[in-house]
Amino acid sequence: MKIVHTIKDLQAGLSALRAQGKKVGLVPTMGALHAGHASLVKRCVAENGAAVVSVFVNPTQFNDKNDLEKYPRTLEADCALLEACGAAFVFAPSVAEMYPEPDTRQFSYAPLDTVMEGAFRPGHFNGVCQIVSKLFDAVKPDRAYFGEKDFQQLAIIREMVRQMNYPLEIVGCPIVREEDGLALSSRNARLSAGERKNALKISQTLFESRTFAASHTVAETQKFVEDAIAAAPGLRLEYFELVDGNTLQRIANWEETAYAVGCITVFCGEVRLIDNVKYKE
Ligand SMILES: Nc1ncnc2c1ncn2[C@@H]1O[C@H](COP(=O)(O)OP(=O)(O)OP(=O)(O)O)[C@@H](O)[C@H]1O
Ligand SMILES: CC(C)(CO)[C@@H](O)C(=O)[O-]
Ligand code: BAL
Repeated sequence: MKIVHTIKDLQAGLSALRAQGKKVGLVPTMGALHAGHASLVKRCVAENGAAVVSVFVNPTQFNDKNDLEKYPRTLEADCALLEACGAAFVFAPSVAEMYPEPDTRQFSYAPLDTVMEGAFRPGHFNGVCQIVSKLFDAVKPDRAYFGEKDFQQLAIIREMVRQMNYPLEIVGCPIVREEDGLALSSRNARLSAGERKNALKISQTLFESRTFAASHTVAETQKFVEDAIAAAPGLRLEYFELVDGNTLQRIANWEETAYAVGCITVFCGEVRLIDNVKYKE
């Protein structure tokens, strides 16, 4: 496995691989890697001749300075995990390497990017599209891997690829959870032991709401989740939305879609956690 910090070094290494006829897969990450990332990387290694994993805490997608500053950075441990997963390249650029000048490009995929995370983190998806498009341009991957934990991000990246005609396949990967159900997230590292216990109520509520939904309306299911999180110690609901999994627009009843997803964002202390479940697929 090679660790490279510049686009030039990365492209030199990739040319050598492509000369051997290998396909290249890309897994974009912000580091502080866990088993969720490992599942994406292992799949990428298995489905392509070589896997590039980018590790870059992208400043343009953070609307909250405190969140950016506190974001965990663990490159050495990340490289050990990536080596064990069989990655060919770790691409860990500096901010100056990715943004030699301010990126003034505007990406807008309304209405996909104006709801949920887009509404609560203004500019977030513009920043995500800026960095992901730069990574696609630098790596020119055959396939790129994204987790369904960031459900809205996956939908927006699929739309960006469609509109910009990137010649690559986007592969969405299922959410990896702790044994007790909590969705793995780099931000979990910031939870105290007490907060970690409180956070469990998020996935528990989502799973219970799936059973509840089988015999209740969309509005009742919405209320079920809102009430459960409101009653849970140490949690503050930012939003819970029951949406069509393709359009990300709210649904009013179960019959109107064959693909219903519930997306949630909850503050557990200061830490903002996201999760989602599918009700119909
Ligand atoms: N539990 C998980 N299961 C599957 N994929 C995941 C999981 N957690 C993160 N990913 C995916 O890994 C990629 C990189 O995510 P990222 O580096 O932001 O990690 P993260 O754990 O989502 O961190 P955080 O949400 O705290 O920023 C994204 O495509 C994301 O969806
Ligand atoms: C896709 C991504 C690596 C872009 O910085 C980030 O948004 C993430 O980790 O999900
Ligand atoms: N996992 C999405 C990256 C972010 O929260 O900024």
